[in-house]
Amino acid sequence: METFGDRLHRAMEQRGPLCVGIDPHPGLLTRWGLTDDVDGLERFCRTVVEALGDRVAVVKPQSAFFERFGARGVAVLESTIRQLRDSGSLVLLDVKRGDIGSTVAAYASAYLDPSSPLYVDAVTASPYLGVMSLAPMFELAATHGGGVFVLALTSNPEGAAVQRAVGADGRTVAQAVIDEIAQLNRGAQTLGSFGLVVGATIGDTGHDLSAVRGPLLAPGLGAQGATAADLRTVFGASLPWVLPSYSREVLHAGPDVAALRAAAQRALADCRAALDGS
Ligand SMILES: O=c1ccn([C@@H]2O[C@H](COP(=O)(O)O)[C@@H](O)[C@H]2O)c(=O)[nH]1
Repeated sequence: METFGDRLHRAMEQRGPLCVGIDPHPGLLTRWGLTDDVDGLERFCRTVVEALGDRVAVVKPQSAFFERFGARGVAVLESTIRQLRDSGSLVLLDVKRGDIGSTVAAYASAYLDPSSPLYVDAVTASPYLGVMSLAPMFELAATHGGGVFVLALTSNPEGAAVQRAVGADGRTVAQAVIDEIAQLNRGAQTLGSFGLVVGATIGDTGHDLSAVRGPLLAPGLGAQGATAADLRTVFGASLPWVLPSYSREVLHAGPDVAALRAAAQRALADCRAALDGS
């Protein structure tokens, strides 16, 4: 069985290191001339799939923007996931789940069991009930070739107070998360299947990412103010593992399909220039 890390490595080689988020903000639906309802949501997603599904390595639907429409919104998420998989991009569902282990097992079956309607290649997860409370996700991902991206150093300014707090062993909370994920990726050949979320906005925090051997999802580019050049400061020697992620910056170019493609192409070129300059 091919692992998520292997599939991601190949997708990044073939399509370039870029993740584009599907974040149908109410303001974006209006800007695209769509109604802020399930019909608008569906049209928005169909356009993004048509524009980017066959050319971007990873597409990251943000679950919150679907959940806000209830069951019908989740049905759009389901069909968007299916369309993305058919178009060849990997699907990373940004859902940031975390709970006690027995409940995490249910989240794992919801997203990482191939028989689930919401089955995706990888999910984001929150480690704040303890990294190993996420073990059922790690185990199901390993069984079915899925991936899990765990929050480490998030792009929002509020994250630092929790994530950079120092524990009894002298490590920050974030470094403890980083070290646990590095353990899970031990022995990975190309790229491990367990990744971290590290915001492109955070500057040089002195955290050691060198042993992770897994993908480093970098949100915060564009709308949150970080530029591709910031990736060099944040990631240093770990740049080869970085998967830059843009949502609004690219989506603002819609609804024209060619304009969306051009925006994604520009984002990829900027990131390549920053990543390859290492
Ligand atoms: O630290 C994090 C973790 C996740 N996100 C998510 O990424 C996108 C960012 O959207 P932009 O429009 O590119 O700002 C969004 O879905 C966030 O929930 C993050 O920003 N930071």
